[in-house]
Amino acid sequence: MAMCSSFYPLLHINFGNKARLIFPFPTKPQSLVCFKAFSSQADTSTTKDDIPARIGFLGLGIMGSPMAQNLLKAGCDVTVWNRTKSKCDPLLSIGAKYKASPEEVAASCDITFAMLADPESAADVACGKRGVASGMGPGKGYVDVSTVDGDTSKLICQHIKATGAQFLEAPVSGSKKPAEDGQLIFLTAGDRSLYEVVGPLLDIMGKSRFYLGDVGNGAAMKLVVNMIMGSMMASFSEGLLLSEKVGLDPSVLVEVISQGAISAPMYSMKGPSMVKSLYPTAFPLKHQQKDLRLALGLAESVSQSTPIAAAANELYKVAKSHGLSDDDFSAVIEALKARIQDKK
Ligand SMILES: NC(=O)C1=CN([C@@H]2O[C@H](COP(=O)(O)OP(=O)(O)OC[C@H]3O[C@@H](n4cnc5c(N)ncnc54)[C@H](OP(=O)(O)O)[C@@H]3O)[C@@H](O)[C@H]2O)C=CC1
Ligand SMILES: O=CCCC(=O)O
Repeated sequence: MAMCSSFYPLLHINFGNKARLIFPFPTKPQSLVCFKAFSSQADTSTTKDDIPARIGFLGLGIMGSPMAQNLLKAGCDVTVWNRTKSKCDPLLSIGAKYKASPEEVAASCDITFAMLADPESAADVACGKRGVASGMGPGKGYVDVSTVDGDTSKLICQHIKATGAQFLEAPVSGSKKPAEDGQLIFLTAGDRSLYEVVGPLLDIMGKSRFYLGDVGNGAAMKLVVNMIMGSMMASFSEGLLLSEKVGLDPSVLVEVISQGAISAPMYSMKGPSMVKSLYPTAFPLKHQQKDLRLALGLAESVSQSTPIAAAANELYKVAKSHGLSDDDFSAVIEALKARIQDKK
């Protein structure tokens, strides 16, 4: 693996019992896919000499906090920033450093990650006043793992690259628990050499990584995946309510689904709490609606018909209007109930 050891000071990293197998194989002419599997074998492909030393992490929400924590636990030197400073405290207590702005984080680190809410916050943190771009320069890299649209990602890329630094978009599949367990799936695109440099860091936070070529492809892949997920959850919600209305036990429906061709971990994980009208937040409903909105924009840009996703998006908008934005996205079922309890 080509590493920029001359650019990046080195650090000892604890990979625990994770081992990585990388199989690069072409899917499209411009793209390579790298798949990583874990086993209890010794790590064969990553050495401590591969790891950039000073890591920045911006955005310590549901996803960013556990991701940064995993880097710290692995022995990385991590500097954090979050708009709401108090969210930095748990990480500072386990050894993270703090800087007062994205600019200062980027200036003091070799590689800076960002996990931000939406296109607006991702662009502002990267390109705004005291933003990442102001602290970037040659030999540095910026990895945006937020879920945004391709245009936003390209805008951020332009600002970063104008400083001489490198850029990688790397949105993730997987939610709160996979983030805690270091089991995320990275959908990356952008500077291939930065992808190689940060590979060992992605492997600390995730279980697999895909390199998809030009900036925008990672964002597009993520939006297509979440478009499908949002529609699946809306359809599942309809099924749960219909089963109950016709006198069936929705818990039994969850069990039946789990044994058949349409089984999905999402249904088995979320179904039991949905039956009890409980929606502990792993993936906030407002972010799922944002992703449907962005996916519909993507579809519009290529005149692709997406009526199911459009209908699902409307349902999430109704759920938001009833004050469910910060609940888990499975709370979309509430939008289908006859008399919704308005949480506002
Ligand atoms: N939760 C999940 O299951 C998954 C989420 N994602 C995506 O990851 C991203 C983060 O998600 P998640 O962690 O759940 O979201 P949270 O809402 O928990 O965290 C959002 C983060 O963005 C910050 N932020 C929001 N607005 C601004 C702003 N204007 N300026 C600076 N910072 C801002 C928040 O700061 P503050 O603390 O100050 O509010 C917080 O750090 C989203 O793009 C989401 O779609 C991807 C995969 C799974
Ligand atoms: O963007 C959120 C994705 C959640 C998941 O993949 O479970």
